[in-house]
Amino acid sequence: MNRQALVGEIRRKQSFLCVGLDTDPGKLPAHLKGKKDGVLEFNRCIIDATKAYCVAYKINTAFYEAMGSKGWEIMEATLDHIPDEHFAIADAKRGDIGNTSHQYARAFFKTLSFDAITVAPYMGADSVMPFLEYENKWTIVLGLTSNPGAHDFELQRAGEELLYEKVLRTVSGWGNPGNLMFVIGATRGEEFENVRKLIPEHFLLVPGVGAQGGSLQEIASRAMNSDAGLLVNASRAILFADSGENFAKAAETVAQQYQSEMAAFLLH
Ligand SMILES: O=c1ccn([C@@H]2O[C@H](COP(=O)(O)O)[C@@H](O)[C@H]2O)c(=O)[nH]1
Repeated sequence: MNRQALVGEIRRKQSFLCVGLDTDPGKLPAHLKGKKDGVLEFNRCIIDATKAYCVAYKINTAFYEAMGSKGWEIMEATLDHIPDEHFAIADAKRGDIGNTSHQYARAFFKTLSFDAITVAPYMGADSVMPFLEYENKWTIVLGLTSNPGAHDFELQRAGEELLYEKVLRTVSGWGNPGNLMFVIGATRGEEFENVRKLIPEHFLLVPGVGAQGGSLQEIASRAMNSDAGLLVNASRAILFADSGENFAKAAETVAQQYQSEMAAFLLH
């Protein structure tokens, strides 16, 4: 999906919500737990219930890889169920020496038809470039993450700047705002204005609202650009809004609440 199509969907839906499909089999409602294909049934119900209110889905591959080969099949079937107009993100956090990154890019962009993949920048340009070679595909590089460990490296000084600032400044030169996004955690509200000074045009994938306590209001007021420029992800807050048979209705209600808050910002 190219930038024009993504922005078009954001305007049409009045939403920049990304629903995270972090489906922990241990948290399935009782009637699906232990059932053959329970995870897939759960994912399909969540997608059907939320698709009117979001523009993207993010599959965190860890939850599927942990199930072995069956998990990979569930991930593929879940991806097939995501409607074409939705932006599909593989949250796989890959990146390796060049020839290995080429294989990761092929796995997620060709063998599977994800629109985007998350990539760790630690190994440098040759580990990121192979992902950027694909037309109409996106590389989403970890910039400033939502977890406490962001203080260990990302928020440490690297000469005159912070390490995450160096990452944004350097990596933004490897691609362009049409094929490169950055992960900036919603728990880093105070840094968003600074992020926008460094990368005014790029889309930001923002995890950390809901279960991690980040504020949608704070992010939207500080970091939207003329194309919205944000994909705000919520996983557990939507998936597990209700632990019983009404899980899909509850997920729909939460997604709709996020969408209406986002619509108010998009009108400004
Ligand atoms: O900095 C980061 C990078 C990635 N994530 C991922 O986003 C979701 C968040 O899930 P919630 O349940 O909404 O907290 C999850 O897949 C993380 O692995 C992140 O949280 N922070």
